Amino acid sequence: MNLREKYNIPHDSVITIAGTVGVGKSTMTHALAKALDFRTSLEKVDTNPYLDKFYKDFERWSFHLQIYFLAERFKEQKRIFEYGGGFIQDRSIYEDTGIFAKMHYEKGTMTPTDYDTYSNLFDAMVMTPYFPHPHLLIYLEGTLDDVVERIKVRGRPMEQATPVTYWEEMHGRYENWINSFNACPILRLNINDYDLMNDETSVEPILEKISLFINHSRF
Ligand SMILES: Nc1ncnc2c1ncn2[C@@H]1O[C@H](COP(=O)(O)OP(=O)(O)O)[C@@H](O)[C@H]1O
Ligand SMILES: Nc1ncnc2c1ncn2[C@H]1C[C@H](O)[C@@H](COP(=O)(O)O)O1
Repeated sequence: MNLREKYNIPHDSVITIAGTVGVGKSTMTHALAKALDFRTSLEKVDTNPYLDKFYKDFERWSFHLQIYFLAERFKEQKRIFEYGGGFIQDRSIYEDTGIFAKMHYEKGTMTPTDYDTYSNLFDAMVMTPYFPHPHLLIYLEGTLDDVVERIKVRGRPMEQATPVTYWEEMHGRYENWINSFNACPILRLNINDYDLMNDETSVEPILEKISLFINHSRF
C-alpha cells in the first residue's frame, strides 16, 4: 500500500501551498508530491522575464509582473484541470492579489489605475463559480527571523538586495490575509513542527493531517 492509500487521500486532490517568500513552499511541494506520487505545479523563478527588473524598480514593473504571474498561474490551473487533479501547487493564485498586488498598491508602487485594471481581470478570471478552487490550502507559518534567514541561505541575488522591511511588511500581511481567507479549507503548519530537509519521515504526520482535513471537507 502506498502512502496516498495509507492515508486515504483522494487521487484527484489538488493541494496548494501558501506562505511568505522563503518559508519553505517549494520544499514542501516536492516532498508531498513525492510522498503521494502527485504532479507538481511550480513557480518558475529563473525563467520569469520581469522578476529581476521588478526588484530593481517596483514602480516600473509591478503591473507587468502581476499580469505575467496571473497568466502563468491560470495556465497551470488549466493544466491541473486537464490532468484531472492529483497536484501539489507551489503558491496559490490568491496570494498574487491578496498579498502582492495589494501591498504594492497600498505602498504606492503600483498606480491606482493599474491596480484597478489588475483586480478587475483577476476577479473576472478567478472569482467566478467556474474556477476550480483547490481541495486544501496548506499555510506555512514561521517567524520573520526564520524566514529572513532562509531567504539569506537560499541566496537569490535580487532577494538579497531587497531591504528586510519588505519581508517584514509581507510577513505581517500574510497573517491578516490567512485569517480572512475562505476560498477553500486551510491546514496551518508551523515550520518548527517538521523538518523535511533532514527527516524524511516527518512527511507522514503531515499526510495524516491532510487526510483529516480533505476527507472532512470533500464530498
Ligand atoms: N525544514 C527546513 N529547514 C531548513 N531549511 C529549510 C527547510 N525547508 C526549506 N528550507 C530552506 O529554506 C529556503 C527556502 O525554501 P523554499 O522551499 O525555496 O521556500 P519558498 O518556496 O517558500 O520560497 C531554501 O534554501 C530551503 O532549502
Ligand atoms: N505575485 C507576485 N508579485 C510579486 N512578486 C512575487 C509574486 N509571486 C511571487 N513573487 C516573487 C517572490 C519571490 O522573490 C519569487 C518566488 O516566490 P517564492 O515565495 O520564493 O516561491 O517570486
